[in-house]
Amino acid sequence: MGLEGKETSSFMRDFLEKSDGYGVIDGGFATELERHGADINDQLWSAKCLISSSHLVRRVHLDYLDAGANIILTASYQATIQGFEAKGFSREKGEAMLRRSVEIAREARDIYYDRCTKDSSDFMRNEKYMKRPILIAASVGSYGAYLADGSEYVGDYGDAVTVQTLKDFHRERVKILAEAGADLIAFETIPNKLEAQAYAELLEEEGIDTPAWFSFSCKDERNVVSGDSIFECASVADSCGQVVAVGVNCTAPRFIHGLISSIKKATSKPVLVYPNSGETYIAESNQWVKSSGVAEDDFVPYIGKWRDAGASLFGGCCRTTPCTIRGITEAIYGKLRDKCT
Ligand SMILES: C[S+](C)CC[C@H](N)C(=O)O
Ligand SMILES: N[C@@H](CCS)C(=O)O
Ligand SMILES: [Zn+2]
Repeated sequence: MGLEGKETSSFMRDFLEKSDGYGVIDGGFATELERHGADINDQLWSAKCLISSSHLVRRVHLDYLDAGANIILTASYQATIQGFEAKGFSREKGEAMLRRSVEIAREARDIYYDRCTKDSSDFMRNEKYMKRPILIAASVGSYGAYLADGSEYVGDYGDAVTVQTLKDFHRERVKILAEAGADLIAFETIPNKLEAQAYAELLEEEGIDTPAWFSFSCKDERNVVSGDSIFECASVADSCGQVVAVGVNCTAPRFIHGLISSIKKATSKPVLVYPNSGETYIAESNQWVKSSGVAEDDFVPYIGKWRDAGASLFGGCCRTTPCTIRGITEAIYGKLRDKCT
């Protein structure tokens, strides 16, 4: 139940209208895969599961739909043709796995709607939400994600990497995901302005009409991780016709409020926020550690404040779980029927 056929410019506003003004994005995808036993200590990270664990990928999508998400992101964050080729897969097989990431999410949505029709006992009280529109967002992680060294939290690609390098790197993958039947493309964890410019030019050059969102990883209340200002980055997103929402993800909860204010100054497009737990990622060991000197509480109690600051779409990124998303759903739409365990 996507919103096919809508004009790009009104796509997100139409969706939000049908969802009582707000959207609930899913939570940490890789985090939940690991909770189900997946080993993703790999150059492909969560995309490794596209090779042989599609059942787990589908399961995670269903976990988040059950928690109330109405936008789910595909397992393609670190799925790149170049990454699959480095693992010995043919180009065709790599392309097929990209398409498969969208297919699995669509399967999960079909299963979810089917279950809602047959048995409402485990779902929300209000029938309207059981039939809510659900969007599939094809995740596109940054070039830094492909590097598999935590570069998406640094954003310094060196002088040799230009807008052209980045466009060439992402081009085929973005075209494949756009044609695979996703409702939108989620450019996420963008670490610098250069990559945002590359995405904007790529969407324009290829005439991609699938709506997109740009979401940045930030290091404080004003700057993305590279040091570029969020205002400038959000302005790039604002100028791109295909972009239907702008925001931040995989960023510590304590910076979110300030970031929303800065983004609102750059754009009137809907603002999305899906923070991580506030921990720090250590790429060498694929582990998360507590950030020194700061206490990060569960951010669900701040959802109301972030909504008042002007954000419309809320979810979680790394180290958040279906419990987090259930909390967000309840903060926005009221109590769910069953409890989170
Ligand atoms: C969003 S980060 C935790 C993803 C993993 C990273 N690109 C790596 O491969 O180490
Ligand atoms: N959609 C990805 C983002 C990683 S920063 C995930 O949740 O794993
Ligand atoms: Zn993340």
